[in-house]
Amino acid sequence: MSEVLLSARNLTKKFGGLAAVNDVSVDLWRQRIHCVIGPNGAGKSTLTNLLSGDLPPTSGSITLGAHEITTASPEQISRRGLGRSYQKTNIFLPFTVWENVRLAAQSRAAQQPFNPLRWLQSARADAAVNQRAEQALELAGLTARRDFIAGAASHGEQRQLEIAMTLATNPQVLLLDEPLAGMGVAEAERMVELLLRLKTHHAMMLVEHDIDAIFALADHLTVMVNGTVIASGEPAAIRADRSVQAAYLGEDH
Ligand SMILES: Nc1ncnc2c1ncn2[C@@H]1O[C@H](COP(=O)(O)OP(=O)(O)OP(=O)(O)O)[C@@H](O)[C@H]1O
Repeated sequence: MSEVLLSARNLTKKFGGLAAVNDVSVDLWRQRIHCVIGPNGAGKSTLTNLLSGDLPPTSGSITLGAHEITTASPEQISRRGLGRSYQKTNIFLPFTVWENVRLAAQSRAAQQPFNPLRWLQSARADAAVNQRAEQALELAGLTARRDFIAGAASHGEQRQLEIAMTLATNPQVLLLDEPLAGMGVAEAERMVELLLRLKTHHAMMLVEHDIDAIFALADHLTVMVNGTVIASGEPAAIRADRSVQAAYLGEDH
């Protein structure tokens, strides 16, 4: 069994009287993809928001590596090594692909304290930022597109760019919200290949609706309905689970 990098225990998030997430526990392991599926309104986005710190849980706890992050801010959680892609909203469309990734890497650069040799430190910091951005670009398969204007890139390339920007913040854990949304067959295949490549270095949680991609990618599958986990385990076992078939997968799967 590989290392657990993120562990959430008994998370509940209430909006008034509605428990959008109800007593949910999730582990994310290095080199494993944990897919979360469920019908609209199941609580998948809310769960993602709890793990990234974008929403505080009503109860429960979250640890990232050795650190308790239950009440930490998104910025603190990001600096502790959790990367979350925000669908397109973070892309600066008039800038090039490279400039976008460079900016994301820059956002993680250490603040420099005052120092008379600051120019030297800045040069070193710049080199580190550039290196991180180059690595992210390459890992996301965008090196050949570096000088494209982001707004002119294809839908699939923009989704790759979101992932590259997330990678540039140097995360160990990745939370990806519907990375295949709106993609054609060829783009989706490329994205599946990219996600499998990323798995070799990261722990990943994927919220996705594309059932074929889910079964191609998932090492672990959690099914949510109405805020609650109705099944969690090996994909083959989940596929065979009658209650999951009835609630979500349908008879075809
Ligand atoms: N900020 C909020 N205030 C009140 N209710 C909310 C809020 N965010 C989500 N909800 C409710 O919580 C429930 C879970 O929503 P959530 O968006 O997490 O589901 P989801 O599984 O991600 O759905 P989808 O697949 O459609 O994105 C829904 O009933 C939704 O209306």
